[in-house]
Amino acid sequence: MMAGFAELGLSSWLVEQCRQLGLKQPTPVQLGCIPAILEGRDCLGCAKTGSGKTAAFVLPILQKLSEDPYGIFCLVLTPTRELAYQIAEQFRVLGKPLGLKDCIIVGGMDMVTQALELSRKPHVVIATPGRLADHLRSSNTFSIKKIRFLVMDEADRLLEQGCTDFTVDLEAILAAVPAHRQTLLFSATLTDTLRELQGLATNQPFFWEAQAPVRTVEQLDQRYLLVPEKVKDAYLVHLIQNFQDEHEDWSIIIFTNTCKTCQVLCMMLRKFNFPTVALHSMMKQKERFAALAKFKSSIYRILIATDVASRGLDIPTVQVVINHNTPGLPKIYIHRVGRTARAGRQGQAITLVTQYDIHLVHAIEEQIKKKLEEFEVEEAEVLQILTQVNVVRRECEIKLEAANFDEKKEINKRKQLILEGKDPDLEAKRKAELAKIKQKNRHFKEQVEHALQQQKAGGSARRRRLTKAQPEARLAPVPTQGPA
Ligand SMILES: Nc1ncnc2c1ncn2[C@@H]1O[C@H](COP(=O)(O)OP(=O)(O)OP(=O)(O)O)[C@@H](O)[C@H]1O
Repeated sequence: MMAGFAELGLSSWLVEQCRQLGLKQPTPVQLGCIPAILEGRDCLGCAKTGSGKTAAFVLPILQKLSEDPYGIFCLVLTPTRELAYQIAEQFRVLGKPLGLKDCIIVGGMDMVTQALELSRKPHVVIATPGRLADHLRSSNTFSIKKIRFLVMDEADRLLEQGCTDFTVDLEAILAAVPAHRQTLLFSATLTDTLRELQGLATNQPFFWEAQAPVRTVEQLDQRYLLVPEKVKDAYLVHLIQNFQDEHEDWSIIIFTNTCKTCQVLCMMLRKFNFPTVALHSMMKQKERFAALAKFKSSIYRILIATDVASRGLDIPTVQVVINHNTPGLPKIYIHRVGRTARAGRQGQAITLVTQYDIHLVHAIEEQIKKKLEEFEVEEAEVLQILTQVNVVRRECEIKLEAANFDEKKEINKRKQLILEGKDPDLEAKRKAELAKIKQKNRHFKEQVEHALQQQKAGGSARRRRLTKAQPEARLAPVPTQGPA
């Protein structure tokens, strides 16, 4: 008999909360991490998508909070706004008997309201790094100096320098939290950034990784479909049509590589009367939330999204993930297809592959340690709709261009900043300043590294170089705990 939640050291009220939520037995990552966190250790948890990592940190934090409640007790960082809301919900539901006060600090929402909420000392703050760093820089109405827990969900994403680079903001946040704290880091893909992460979690770190031959879940049927670029969309329409014909209750997430493709395809699928909503970063935040809500409640069956939706989102009804483009990184593939086949359910992933992307599929297969199988399609059926699909797609493209989608991006950004009480021109300046600081930090690091190398190599030049580097060190300190 496997241990239940009570055997992990959780109090009876939390065990009862789990029961009410339908969590009967702890999942392996929960079995491993909860006792270690309760013991006061830092924790790095690496487990497959949909395996219950969120509750693995929420439960022990709530227990510790109930023993010594104060605000701000815990800070959770996460890469996307939607994910912040989802995590807050878990805290709220499981922490209901505590009268838990939480606060969500994400971009695209009113800064003043957020500042007020922060000043009311919520127990738990769930934030995206950019907005929290903005608050730290601009107000002194709250402090994260005394937090007990720092959680980084999707920790590898927070540390990597992707299209949204969190490093400068993370440095600001890490400089504002106490050195004495528990740090909990979770993701389905921690290994690439393990070294940086280990620098953050130094308090008897407990490392938990699921030992499994394949890195994606067993209940996931993974297929590829080799298609010429020009007929991709006809295949997409065909796939959806077939799926709709064969299933009563269905939900699909389609991933695209750019906001524009996402928007065009959404318009196109709607023309074919598929109930589709889009989710990408060029939408206003309110529209993003609304789209996700419509999809979650199955009013709309198809969510077409960029990688803003690839990590963490937990929508049980999703049966199929379609990759409209082959992800360039295996890690992105793992997170995308992990939006289905969650918590033991079945699911299917179909990746559209053009002849130029075959090497990407090989890289994916190598990483996940599994071969993708071919998805069989009646080509004749696709050919029948080919012209129609391409004409409709072109119409949608023209319509979108007429709507100045690219220009709107800039205008929207400025509007959003004004709504948030910021001056767009000042913001641009601030961004430039930040870039400068970052550049300086990098320069400083390089100098230090260079000096260290010289030192290693020995020689008399070494002392001179080190003394030269020191004054700069005072000008642009690099927080010791900051990520590389
Ligand atoms: N012990 C449990 N028993 C049954 N279901 C569980 C249990 N723990 C969590 N779940 C459910 O499993 C689903 C997935 O959990 P969660 O979102 O935490 O996954 P995750 O590991 O964070 O995935 P990802 O890497 O995609 O973010 C949720 O709906 C959650 O309610």
